[in-house]
Order: sequence, then C-alpha cells, then structure tokens
Amino acid sequence: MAVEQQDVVPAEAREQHTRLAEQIEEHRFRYYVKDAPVVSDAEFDRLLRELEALEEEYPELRTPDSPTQKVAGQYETDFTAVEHRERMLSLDNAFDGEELAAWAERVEREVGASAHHFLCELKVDGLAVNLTYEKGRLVRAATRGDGRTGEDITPNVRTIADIPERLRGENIPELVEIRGEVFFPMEKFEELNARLVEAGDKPFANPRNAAAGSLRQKDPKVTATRPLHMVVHGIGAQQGLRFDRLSEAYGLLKEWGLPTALHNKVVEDLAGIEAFIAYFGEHRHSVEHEIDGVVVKLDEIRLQGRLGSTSRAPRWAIAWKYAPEEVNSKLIDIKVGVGRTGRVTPFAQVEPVTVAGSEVEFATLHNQEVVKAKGVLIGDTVVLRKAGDVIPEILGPVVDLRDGSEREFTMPSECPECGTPLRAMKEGDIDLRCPNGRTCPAQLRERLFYLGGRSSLDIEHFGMVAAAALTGPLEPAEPPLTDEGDLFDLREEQLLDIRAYVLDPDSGLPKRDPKTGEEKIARVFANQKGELKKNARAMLDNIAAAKDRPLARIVNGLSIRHVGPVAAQALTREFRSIDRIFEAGEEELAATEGVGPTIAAAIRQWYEEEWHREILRKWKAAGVRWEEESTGEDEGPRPLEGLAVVVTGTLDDYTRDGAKEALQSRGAKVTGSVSKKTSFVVVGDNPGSKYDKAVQLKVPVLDEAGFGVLLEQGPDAAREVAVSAEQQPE
Ligand SMILES: NC(=O)c1ccc[n+]([C@@H]2O[C@H](COP(=O)([O-])OP(=O)(O)OC[C@H]3O[C@@H](n4cnc5c(N)ncnc54)[C@H](O)[C@@H]3O)[C@@H](O)[C@H]2O)c1
Ligand SMILES: [Zn+2]
Repeated sequence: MAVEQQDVVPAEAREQHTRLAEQIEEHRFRYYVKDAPVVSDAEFDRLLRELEALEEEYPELRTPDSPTQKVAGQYETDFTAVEHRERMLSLDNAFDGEELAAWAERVEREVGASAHHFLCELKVDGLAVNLTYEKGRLVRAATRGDGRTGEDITPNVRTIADIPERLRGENIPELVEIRGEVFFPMEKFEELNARLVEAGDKPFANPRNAAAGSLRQKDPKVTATRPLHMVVHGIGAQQGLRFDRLSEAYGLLKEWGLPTALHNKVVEDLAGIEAFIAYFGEHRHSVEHEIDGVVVKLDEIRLQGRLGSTSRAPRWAIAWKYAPEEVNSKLIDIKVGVGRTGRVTPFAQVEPVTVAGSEVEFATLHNQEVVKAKGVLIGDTVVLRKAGDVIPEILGPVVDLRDGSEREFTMPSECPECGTPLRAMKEGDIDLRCPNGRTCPAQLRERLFYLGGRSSLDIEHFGMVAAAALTGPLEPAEPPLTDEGDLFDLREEQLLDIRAYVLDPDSGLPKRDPKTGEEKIARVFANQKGELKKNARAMLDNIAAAKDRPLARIVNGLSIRHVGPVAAQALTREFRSIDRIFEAGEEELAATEGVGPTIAAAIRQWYEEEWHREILRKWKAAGVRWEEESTGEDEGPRPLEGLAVVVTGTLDDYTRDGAKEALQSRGAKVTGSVSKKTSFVVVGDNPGSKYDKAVQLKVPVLDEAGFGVLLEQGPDAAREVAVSAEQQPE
C-alpha cells in the first residue's frame, strides 16, 4: 500500500518539495539564529506558500517535519535551551478578505450560540519572547525557538526597561507565562547602524533584525545599550489566574506593570474587524512601533479552548498582513543630484523593484554622512523601504551576500554637471553645494522646474522636460534660456528647433529606450511638420498667464534660499511689492513677522548678485505682477490663534524654520516641549522623546499629512486626522 501511495507523487514534485524545504530551513536559520536574513519576508513567505501549494496538491508530502507544519526550525545555539510550559505557536495568515471572512465564519459556526467577541490587535514586527513570572518575579525569559524549546535570554531581557522584574498590585498569580514581541524603534535604527559601522561591526538590514540581534547577545551589557521595547500579546501557562476574556486579562497585566498594547480593540463581527484593519492600514505609521499586520483573536478563553490549535498555530486567531513595505534589491550605484539651490545630494540607484504598489528605482540618501552611517556599499544587496507616500529609503545592507566586489561611495569634490568645486556654504554644514548658481545647468533646470511647479507659478505643460530642453538642449548650441530672466520673453520660433534628452523627473537622468537601452532624444516642442505642438502652444499661453499670479507665488519662484511659500507669503503680506522687499534693509526684513534673521540675510545675499537683479529687471519689464493691493483678507482672523504646537523630527516638505513660520503666520504659538497644554505635536521622521511624551500625555499627534490639514483646514479638521492613545477607530 505504502509503495502505491508513493507513486502518486511524481519524482519531480518530491524533488521540488525537498529543495523548497531546504531553502526554507536555511532562511529560517539565517533569520532566527543569525539575525541576518538574506531574503525579504515577502520572498520568504512566497517560498512557504509555494511549499504549501505543493502539499495541497500532494498531501503525502505534508509530513510532520515539513516546514509548513512547524513553528520554526530547531537549532543548536549558544544559548541554554529552555522548555516552554505551554507551546508558543505561530499564526495562520489570511491573504485576502475572503480568507478572513472564511475564518470568521468558521469561528462563528464552531462557537454556535455562545456569545463571543473578536479582539483586534496590531501585529508587531519584532521577535516573540516568553516571560515566566513565579509569584510575581521574573524568573526566566526565552525566545520562541521551535515553539516547545526556546533559548534562555533571561539576563538580556532584564535590561529592557519596559519589562518589570516584579509584578506589582493585586492578585498576582503563582505562575504566569507572558508572551509578547520585543521590537526596535525605527527612529533609533539609523543611529544604531551608524554606531556599528563606526566601530567596524556589521550593520543590521532592518529594525526587526536589530531587535533580534540586540536581544540575542552573549553579553547582556550590549543588550542594555539598545533601545528595546516590548508589547504584550498573549498568556501561556498559568496557575491561579482567573479571567473569561483575553481583553480582560490584558487589563490585569497592565495593572501589574506589563507593557500591554495601546491600540487593541474588541469588536462584534467581521465588519468591526474590517474597520480596524482599514483604519490601521491608513494609520500604519502613526503607531509607536512597526506593524506588519493585524492579529484577530477570539476573545473568550473558554471558546478558544473549544477551537484548539494545529501543530503550528491556534485556530482561534488569524493574522492579516498588510502589503510589505520592504524589499531587497541590488544597489547598482550611488549618484549625486544637484538641487535648485545647489545642494548636492547622493541618491541610490537600485535594480527596479515593486514595493508598496509602485516601482522603485531611486532612493534618497540625504548626504554623504548618511551614506557612511548606513554602511552600504555600491554593489550591495540592500533592504529598501517604501512607506506609504514617503520617498523610498535604504534601511541597510545584506552583509552576508557580499562577495568582495562591493565598493565604497566617495562624494565627488566637483559638481557633476558643471565641474565647479563643491563646498559647504558655512562652517559646520554637512551639505555640500555647487556654488555656481548662475550657470550650473542642474541648478538652472531645477530652478525653472520649481518656478513652473505647484507652489510657484503653476504653469501647465512646463515641467522637467521643458525646463531641461530650454536650458540645455542638444540643439541649437545656444539655449533659449540662460537663466530664468527670459522666461516671459520666449517666442515660438525659439522652440521649433530644440532637440533634447528626455529626462526622468525623479533622477534628472535621461530616460532610456527599454528595448535598445539608448538615451531618448526628442524634438521637444515641434511636431513632424515642424510646427509648434499643441502642448507647446499651451505652454507659451500658460507662461504668459502666469505673469499675473499672486505676488507670493512670484516671490517664491525666485528660489531665494530659505524663502519658501510661507516666507514668501509673509514678505508679500508685509511689503506688498517686490521692489519694496528688496529696498528693505536686513533689520527691517528680520523684524517682519514670519521672516526672521536667517531669511533676511538670505534675501540680502541674493540681491547682491547682479544677475539676480537682472532677472528682476527683465521680469518687471515683461509685465510680471510687481505689486499687490492689501485685500484686507490677510489681516483677518488668524486660524490657529491660541494653539500651542510642538514640531519634532524631520518633515519632507518643510525645514524646521519653515514649519515654525507656517504655524506662526497663522497665529499659533510654537513651543519646544510637550505638556498637557500642547494642542498638537507634529511628528516627522526620526522623532525624539517628544513623541513618546505626546503619546504619554495623549496629546494629538499629526504626521506630515496631518500637519497639512492643520495649516489648510484648521484645528478641528486636524483633530479628526490626529492619532492619540485615546483615539481609536469607531
Ligand atoms: N526573511 C527571511 O528569511 C525569513 C525567514 C523566516 C521567517 N521570516 C519572517 O518571519 C515571519 C514568520 O514568522 P512566524 O512563524 O513567527 O509567523 P508570523 O510572524 O506570521 O506570526 C506569528 C508571530 O507573530 C507575532 N506577533 C506579533 N504581534 C502579535 C500579536 N498581537 N498577537 C500574537 N502574535 C503576534 C508573534 O511573535 C507570533 O509568534 C514572517 O513574517 C516571515 O516572513 C523571514
Ligand atoms: Zn554645478
């Protein structure tokens, strides 16, 4: 009989199964023991699903030692093995709404008429630990291991401030196993890698590995230097504890001083689960830790027992995973781009990959110090993260995949576009700049692009391609524009012969023909017959119309350093005419509300350049709006009067001063520390302790999008999009 059954599985399938199983075991070893995976989680999950599909087709392959049937591998490690009193399981996944609904339906069917609830929790992206408390004292801490036997990491866990040595309060049980996730905060991650690289050690590929690697240290003193945190998400064996529902038990654990989750929610039915999933899909980055999904559990303990578990996972819980935000890709090169104010920024070019729904080919690297701190080498496989609408970034290198051919990035000493030696503009500046504002093609192109953009003159059909073609065409030799002065004097016949590279707006590099790999060159403004294209005609009309834009937009379009949309508004509100802005002395400018000394100095410096004054003369002669009557509107009610706002972390679209000015010009007070009186805390990337304080004091927290809402729609609308510990989805 046995022989016959074996024959059902073709040799190929059997081989494929063995191969996949080996791969999966290897990846698990790298992930759980070395804390240095070489593939992304999404890639790993794909392998596992492939194995599951194979076993679905040939159930004979689903033996008890298949990776699909186990929590993880069993490994020899440097740590002492400890038995868990109760098994630590993994979770089954729901990959779509249908699977989730099927799970909820099955649960409801099995519990029958019994009253029941679903407990929704966030799926914390870290590593699972088991804490054993006897008579309220922490006696042991262990990793999950294969679910039955874990590694003893007690001394390391004792260094985590969140985890109490002794439980305090009433009704402390004889024994309780507390399960939870230890995580490493994203905002501290870059700092850790910088320290490791500095010391000549291997950087981590992502925060999850950093958590595991930090906790699984031979020397607990090292663990003590790492900012680890924990969130409790379950209870194992216990004696002397009585509760009917898991949510209720969490309440007890919290009273005893354990770090329970802030965002759990009990719901009635599938609709409630779906709302929770949708809410945190939107607010994924407003949570204190990285999440990779939502875990839904049957809340009633007695009913959990009725559903039971498989060898791998409980049947009373399910994990919903959000779209992965991390992928691995090859770092092909590190290039530098030159911005409109001459700032030179390195950026990564990676093999194109799809992440969070869009194709990514470039990632920001901010400056040369950041490149060094991340410890990435050209040629590395890197972990790339694209979180929501945020610009993609590189988290870290996959060091174990290096083959020795990788090389270090060196910041060029000359501008890649005009050859001018780069320098810091003042002492202590990390950023290097190309000082050749006048003829650097990159700066000119970027300035014009900005001038035509949304926050300035908003000229339709005048984008990066047009800006590049007008300032640096292949033909004719003489470009129509050598600076922005002649923009409003462009004539049709100047456009007809222009041939230029077609540039990618993200990288500023020429686009390539996907088939031939050749750089794309086009006659940009004329059609086959040599006549002006419709778009080009519209562009000329739009340029003419743009002369009449509001004064603040025109001032903003001058690309004076530090003068963004908000400062431009403050300037025009005060001076009402471009001439008067430049007639004002530095002190007068500095004294203007929403301007300040930095901006004032930058304005004077800009005006000292003869060619800048020439731009002003030409624009004025071309009939660009030069003055603006007071509308009265501006002096009207100030929408943020009476609010106290704290800004922490870096925002993408505002400098710290810019954010401050935006708030102050609307009447808000900007303060340095968070208190109960703070109305909002605006949180950018890498927020510091102010963020923690806000969460603690339940002050509404705004991300950059929320900040936009505050500025544009006022405090009521902002409160609706803010996240605080209290605010939960309805
Ligand atoms: N990249 C790789 O090479 C590699 C290798 C192995 C595993 N992995 C990754 O590790 C994960 C697989 O590990 P897994 O078996 O632990 O499955 P899982 O992460 O999908 O789910 C189970 C785990 O979720 C954790 N968890 C977080 N929040 C929770 C909550 N609120 N309630 C209950 N549990 C919660 C628990 O630690 C639990 O053990 C996958 O994401 C997989 O991609 C990656
Ligand atoms: Zn230059």
